[in-house]
Amino acid sequence: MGSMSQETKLPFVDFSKEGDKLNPESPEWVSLRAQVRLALEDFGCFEARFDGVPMDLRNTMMGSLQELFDLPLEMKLRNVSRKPFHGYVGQYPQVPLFESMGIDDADLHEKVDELANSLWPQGHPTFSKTIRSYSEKLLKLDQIIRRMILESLGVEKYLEEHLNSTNYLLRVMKYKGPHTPETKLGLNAHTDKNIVTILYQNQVEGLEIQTKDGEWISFKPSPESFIVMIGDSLYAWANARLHSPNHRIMMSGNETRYSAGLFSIPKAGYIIKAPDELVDEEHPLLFKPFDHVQFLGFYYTEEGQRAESALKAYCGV
Ligand SMILES: O=C(O)CCC(=O)C(=O)O
Ligand SMILES: [Fe+2]
Repeated sequence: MGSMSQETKLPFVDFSKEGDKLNPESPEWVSLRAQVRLALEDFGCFEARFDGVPMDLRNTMMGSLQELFDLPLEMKLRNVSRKPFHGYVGQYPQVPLFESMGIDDADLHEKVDELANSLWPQGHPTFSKTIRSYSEKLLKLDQIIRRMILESLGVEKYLEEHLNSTNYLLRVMKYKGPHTPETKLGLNAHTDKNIVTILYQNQVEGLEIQTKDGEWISFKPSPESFIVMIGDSLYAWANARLHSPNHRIMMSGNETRYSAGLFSIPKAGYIIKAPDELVDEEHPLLFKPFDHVQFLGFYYTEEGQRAESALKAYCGV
């Protein structure tokens, strides 16, 4: 559905710290916050510059991904998780180019070491340190953005509860180049189901994001940039004040694309419910309160996969 756009570009927000930008009292913060709000209303997504993750760490991180995916399959299969799509995923006939692994609580020492030890019997301190340090540094950006969102919606009194209601999953992805003249599907179009996703990738193109009008915008990777995207859980919590965009991966050529997504995800048992302040006559409540993990369970059923919007099918009012 929709055509490919040559002109439309993703909004761009610059969080690099010159001056006082990241001080919530400053006028720069207020202006950045307005840009974030507008981008998320219109696109549910933007390109971000953020210097909280140093360049050499980004490069090391991309190297670690390659090393990880180069492991034999039987080792990668040791990456298991109780939650669907949180452990090793790959070898799917529908998306043969795609492989992914996940680390729940990637900012926590034990969780990262646990994975490293299961893959490398001697452990792998540099790998663990890279993953942890990348996640710790990037989650600052997740928190800045969520603070800006809550402030711009006038519901910052819920900030602490909101930030405490999530964990971080780091999911890493590999997409082989198709080695064919045609472009091939790398990952099906979907909306993310979580709160906020922050993507980083190597210099191989493939990410496409759909506008509200149905146009597909392809993202031109830059080593400087992250992609920030809203997931369905935040869309529901904000009672649809922000957009949650469809996106997909389309691969061409011979090169391998590596990407890393930091996902803030509501904890199991936490009930996602739009604050009363965001519900009024003009904005009736659109989604019944729900638990993210149960929603995810539904999403991976046949019915959930078939639905045009799994969120609406699951808890639409
Ligand atoms: O590989 C990417 O950049 C995006 C992957 C993605 O959309 C996802 O994991 O939800
Ligand atoms: Fe996604």
